Amino acid sequence: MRLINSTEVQLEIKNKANDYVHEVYALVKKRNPDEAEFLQATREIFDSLRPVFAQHPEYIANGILERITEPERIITFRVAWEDDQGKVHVNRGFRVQFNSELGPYKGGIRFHPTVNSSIMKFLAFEQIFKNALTGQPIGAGKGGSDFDPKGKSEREVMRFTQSFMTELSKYIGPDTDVPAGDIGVGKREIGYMFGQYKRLRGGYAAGVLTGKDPQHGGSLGRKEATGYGTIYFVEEMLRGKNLQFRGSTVVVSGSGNVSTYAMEKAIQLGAKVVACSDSSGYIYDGNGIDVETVKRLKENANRRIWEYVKDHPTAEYHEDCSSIWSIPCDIALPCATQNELDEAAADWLVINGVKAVGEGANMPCTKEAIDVFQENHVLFAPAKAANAGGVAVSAMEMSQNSMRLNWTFEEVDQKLHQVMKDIYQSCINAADDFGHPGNLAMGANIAGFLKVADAMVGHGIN
Ligand SMILES: NC(=O)C1=CN([C@@H]2O[C@H](COP(=O)(O)OP(=O)(O)OC[C@H]3O[C@@H](n4cnc5c(N)ncnc54)[C@H](O)[C@@H]3O)[C@@H](O)[C@H]2O)C=CC1
Ligand SMILES: O=C(O)CCC(=O)C(=O)O
Repeated sequence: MRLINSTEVQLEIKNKANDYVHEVYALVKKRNPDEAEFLQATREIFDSLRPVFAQHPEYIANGILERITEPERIITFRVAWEDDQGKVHVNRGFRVQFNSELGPYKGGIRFHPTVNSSIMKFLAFEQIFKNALTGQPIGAGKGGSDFDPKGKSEREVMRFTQSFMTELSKYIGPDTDVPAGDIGVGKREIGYMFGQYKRLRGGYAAGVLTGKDPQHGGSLGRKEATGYGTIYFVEEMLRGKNLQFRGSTVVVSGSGNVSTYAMEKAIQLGAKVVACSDSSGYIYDGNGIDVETVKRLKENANRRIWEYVKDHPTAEYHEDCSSIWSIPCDIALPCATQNELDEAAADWLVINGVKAVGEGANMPCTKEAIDVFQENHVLFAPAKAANAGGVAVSAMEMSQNSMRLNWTFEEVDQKLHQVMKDIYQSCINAADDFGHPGNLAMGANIAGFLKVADAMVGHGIN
């Protein structure tokens, strides 16, 4: 009889883990055909988890991958509303309640014409790992509608939002599911949703939504949290390589909530932000973008970024938002939307000497773009970790609502800073522990997954 040596045993365990990942991915593909974004997000997680299954056969035995990729519940509903001319419109509403192992479903609401089942599922799926990374007691969800706020009057937005909440209100609550904002949903829409929920439920329920106006139950620091958090995370990543924001040139895509506060914090830390964009084009100013002008412009959803150049003669406007990545910079921060930075854009950034990329948006870099960064040793901060500051402060808003007290901006910002440092350290540790030192994308996926997987084992098969 031939003795099996330890290398052979290791190989067998590795093969078993790889086979498991392959088999479950094939199932996910079969069950979700045509959902490109959801498959992209699952694929990225699966690729990171191979070394985890080799060390944790109990996750295979408990069917964790099969279960974690199937939402606990998907709600779709009709949203009918009347425009200012009395014409009736119908949109589709969604809430994906993906995973509640660590707490109430938590994640934003997106109003954008591209919203569909695949986009909702990828966002809710990513939220599982991101929310786990924050260390706070929150599960994962996401919702939205294919409603386009662009070109709509204030009253049309209000009527649509009230109709949306009339249906959504049946499925959410401070201890079950707590939505917040995302693309196209800011404090105005959250305010209308909150008012409608209160009216339907016959009373005030502070903790049912986060991202509320701080004057009316919201947390100070929430609107800044995602952008500031991204910068705090990237700052840690730069520090690890003796780099810093001070003196760096930065390019940020988008000009919404995440982008503006990422720009603001980068500038506070001594960087020069030379470009930002919207879905029509980008502005470039070699002297540095004035973030206050961008904020003023974007307070009104119907104004466009090209208007910036009217008050800033040294700035240029260029159509085609995707060519923003051809501008030379040290640090690139994609903060607009999914798959906005592809392989060609990554090649441009590398040719121009980019040192670090931080994802403020959800899944803004394609897989091919990430491969380019990693092959060229560009520091890469993945979205699940880098943009977790928004949901982390949302969880702080839930705590303040429960305690019926308000923390100061400084208290919230200090807690946010610490959360982002802790997330960075968890990513570094997980990447080290599973044999991929310095790979923050793998570290984020693994560290988030371990927390949820352990809870799923503990809660039994369901
Ligand atoms: N708001 C939050 O707290 C969080 C948002 N995120 C993610 O950050 C991203 C941005 O969200 P928000 O800033 O909240 O939305 P927002 O609606 O405030 O801003 C989005 C901005 O991106 C621009 N945009 C859209 N498509 C674009 C494109 N292809 N190229 C360039 N610009 C484009 C829009 O014109 C707008 O300026 C999304 O991926 C969102 O899921 C992630 C974590 C939390
Ligand atoms: O604040 C929240 O609950 C959710 C934020 C969000 O949608 C996200 O992290 O992508």
